[in-house]
Amino acid sequence: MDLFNNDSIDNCLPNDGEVYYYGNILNIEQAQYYFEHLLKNIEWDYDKAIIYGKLIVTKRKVAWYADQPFDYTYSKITKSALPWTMELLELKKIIEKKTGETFNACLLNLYHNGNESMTWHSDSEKDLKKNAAIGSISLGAERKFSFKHKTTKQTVSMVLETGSLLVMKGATQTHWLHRLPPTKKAKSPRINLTFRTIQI
Ligand SMILES: O=C(O)CCC(=O)C(=O)O
Ligand SMILES: [Fe+2]
Repeated sequence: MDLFNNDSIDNCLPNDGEVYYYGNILNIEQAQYYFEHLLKNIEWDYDKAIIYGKLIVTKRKVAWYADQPFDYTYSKITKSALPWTMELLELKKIIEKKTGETFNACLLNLYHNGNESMTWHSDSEKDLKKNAAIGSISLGAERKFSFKHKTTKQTVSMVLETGSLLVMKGATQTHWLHRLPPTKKAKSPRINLTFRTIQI
């Protein structure tokens, strides 16, 4: 018997990485509760990046929480992590139990509607532990999520439902990009939590 009950979940990627979609790990009431709580209580702020020397402020909001006030740098902007809230620790524990992985940080994204998106990228910043699992929880509006192989350009897509968990691990970030495309279908907000491991 597999302690982490993911033995029946297939790898969504055909090669060069591992992505597991667990589907709903929270029921509708739990998903609704965490969505409303996080929307209200997380210290949301616009994401800022310096791209080609210009300060870009995103429409999407973000927040960064962790075990310690780790600095996390991407697109030349450094953020210092806030201490865990009780609810974030509850969610972290749920997915650690489900996956058998551990996490020490969480990047949260708030997409107000389908106009807000995240472009092709891989989560391979140098602060992150290489090949460590990333656990991604979705709350609120259902959105499509896609992977694209860096050399073959093959794409793989799935729909991320409210209360669901997606795990990316192994060589995924080395060989695949991922994105959250914009869509006219989503009229309401979505919160995404990506639990990560900062290399200490
Ligand atoms: O919103 C999502 O589902 C993905 C977010 C993401 O890829 C990231 O924060 O690196
Ligand atoms: Fe990402």
